[in-house]
Amino acid sequence: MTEHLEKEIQDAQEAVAKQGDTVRSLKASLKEGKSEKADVDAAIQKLAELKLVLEAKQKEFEKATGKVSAQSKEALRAALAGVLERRMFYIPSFKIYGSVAGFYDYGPPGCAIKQNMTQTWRNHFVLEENMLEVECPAVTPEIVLKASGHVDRFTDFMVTDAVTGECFRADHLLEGHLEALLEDKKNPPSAEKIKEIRELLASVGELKQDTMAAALKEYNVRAPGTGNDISPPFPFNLMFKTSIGPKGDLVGYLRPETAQGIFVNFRDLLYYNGGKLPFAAAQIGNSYRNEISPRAGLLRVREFTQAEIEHFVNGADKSHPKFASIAGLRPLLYSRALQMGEEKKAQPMSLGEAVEKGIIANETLAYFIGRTWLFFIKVGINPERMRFRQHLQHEMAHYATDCWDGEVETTYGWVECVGLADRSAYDLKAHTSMSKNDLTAFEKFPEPRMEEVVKVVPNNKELGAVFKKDQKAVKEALEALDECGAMELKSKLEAGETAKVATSTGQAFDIKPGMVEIKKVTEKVTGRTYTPSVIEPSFGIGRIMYCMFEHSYYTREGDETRAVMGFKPIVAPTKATVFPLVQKPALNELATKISRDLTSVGLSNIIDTTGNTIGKRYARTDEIGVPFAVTVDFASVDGDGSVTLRERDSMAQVRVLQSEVANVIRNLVDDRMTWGDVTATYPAQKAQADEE
Ligand SMILES: Nc1ncnc2c1ncn2[C@@H]1O[C@H](COP(=O)(O)OP(=O)(O)OP(=O)(O)O)[C@@H](O)[C@H]1O
Repeated sequence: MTEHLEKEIQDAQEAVAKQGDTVRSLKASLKEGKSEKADVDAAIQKLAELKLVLEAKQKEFEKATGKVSAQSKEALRAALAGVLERRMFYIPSFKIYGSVAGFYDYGPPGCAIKQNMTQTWRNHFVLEENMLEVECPAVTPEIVLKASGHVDRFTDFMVTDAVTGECFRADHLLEGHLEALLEDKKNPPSAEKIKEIRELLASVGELKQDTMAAALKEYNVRAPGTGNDISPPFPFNLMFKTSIGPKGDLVGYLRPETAQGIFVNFRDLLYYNGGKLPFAAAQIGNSYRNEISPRAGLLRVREFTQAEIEHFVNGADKSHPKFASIAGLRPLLYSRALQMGEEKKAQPMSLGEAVEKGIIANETLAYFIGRTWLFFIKVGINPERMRFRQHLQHEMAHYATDCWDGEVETTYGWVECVGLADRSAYDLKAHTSMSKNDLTAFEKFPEPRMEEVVKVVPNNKELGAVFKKDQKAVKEALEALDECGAMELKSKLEAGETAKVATSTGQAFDIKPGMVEIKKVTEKVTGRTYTPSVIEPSFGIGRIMYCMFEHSYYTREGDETRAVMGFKPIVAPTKATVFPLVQKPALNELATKISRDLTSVGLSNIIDTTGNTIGKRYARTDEIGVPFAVTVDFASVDGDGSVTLRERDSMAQVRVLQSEVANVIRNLVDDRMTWGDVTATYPAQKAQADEE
């Protein structure tokens, strides 16, 4: 239905581009004296009219579809980038040396927001769930990342421009190319081709080196910008390698995720927790990925802050004691069936129903989806522009049970900001096997049971005679065998074969028949040993911040130049500004006192005595998203001692006693009070004459 509009937008764009060329060439010939100024002016006027037509069409499109057109997206992004850079939310690092892609510095408001965001995360998750927080080094020895699989498999396919050598991520290039083909209005692909492209698009992330090479070739994908040939794809490991110590013989990497620090501490954390499961550990810290083509500001960078949770649970029981508290929530669930077209329309569904119907694998995973949704809303993400997308079967690692990405809609499309995965017992098993340390837990049965168990009884005399000083290590290795390992050994020995057994230091010994007896006996057991499963929510703080910036940005009605960052008070970098209405010592003094009161209740604030008009001062603080402003006037000093308190988004103002104002703002920031409560309690104040 909106196709004709899209076509009209495309035509209007072409007309604008053509007229732009005309203006440029007329200006050039004017310089050479070959055209008249009046012709240039007329062409500029025509260009302005064509731009208005384009804008009107875009608005019509947005109204009809509820979507922001590509051009408006670019305009919004550019306007927002202007505010973010001008107000130093974040800027490219090492700017005076020309910057390095993928690194950003946070300036004062950026730092404050990041701090508020991570503190809110800590309160929402760590505090609420009594999680065990840890802080581990970023420099990680190779063996840890070998065990986790990162050394061998943390790769992306890369291609290079055959002429310039510029590097690109092969999957991104292919995706971009295929999407452009689907959107090509001039040469629309056939229905059959569309189907083929869609299928390929759905599996881009899973292509192997040869199938990726074939797809790039088949679709004649070329280097962006230059149109040059590209190299065949080759794997590129995203980890930054380094060496540890002066001799440089211990290989290390900057961690690509914070999670491994938690896994390697599992045994101590379990002990700290009194041996009880389930429990969750959390870590906030920087991770490093040498991304092939960093882009889109904070969305894909090479150093970023992650906040990760590892919730350890008995794989046989993934229920959650607090599930009922989120079961009624209805975040948008973009299930596998919906993505595969098996279901046509999203059925609004509560998380409780989703677990009941088996759409979400278990209560614990759903619990974290619900809590994550509440966190995103708390920090200012528009819930209508957020969804949880289930991984397709082929996107998941073989060991994973179920994975959902929390995605936020931005001008860059849907952006993954958090990954929630049920990773089964994979990670702890991998570290158990590499470190030869026991990373298991013990489940005590409510009542002892009679069970058939496998008993490993080493023959001490025989072991002593053969292994001498190693006897103890071999005995321990035999006794540490799990049921599977013991039965495997038994069948080899019974067949008269020699079998190898490894000790905790990795030394292997040959075990021969007669050295050990392995038997099944029925005995009273009080519990069992198992490797816990892990459910992992993994958040990228920078990505959430950027999405929150987009969702918070707006301009004042009727004035496109007046930008406002509508931050939620909890994340706002500065909670209040204090203005004396005019420059008078008595007013300045009171403003300073109020500023001190605000500081004493832990509220960041700015006192502005620049003497600018109130309107100008509000405009400046709107741009950094200050939610509340306190204005001190003569009545504050000589009259009833009240001050004006103004709320940023509604611009409504009330009179509050100066002795109360700090606590009122504290309550507003902590969500103990709404602005509605304030307007119902305190008398309204008319806006200052020169305000807007
Ligand atoms: N290069 C990056 N820049 C910024 N944030 C990132 C980056 N890579 C990952 N993150 C953040 O860390 C979170 C967890 O990391 P995870 O390994 O699941 O990401 P990923 O699936 O590899 O991301 P992507 O597919 O976008 O590269 C992501 O949801 C995201 O918020």
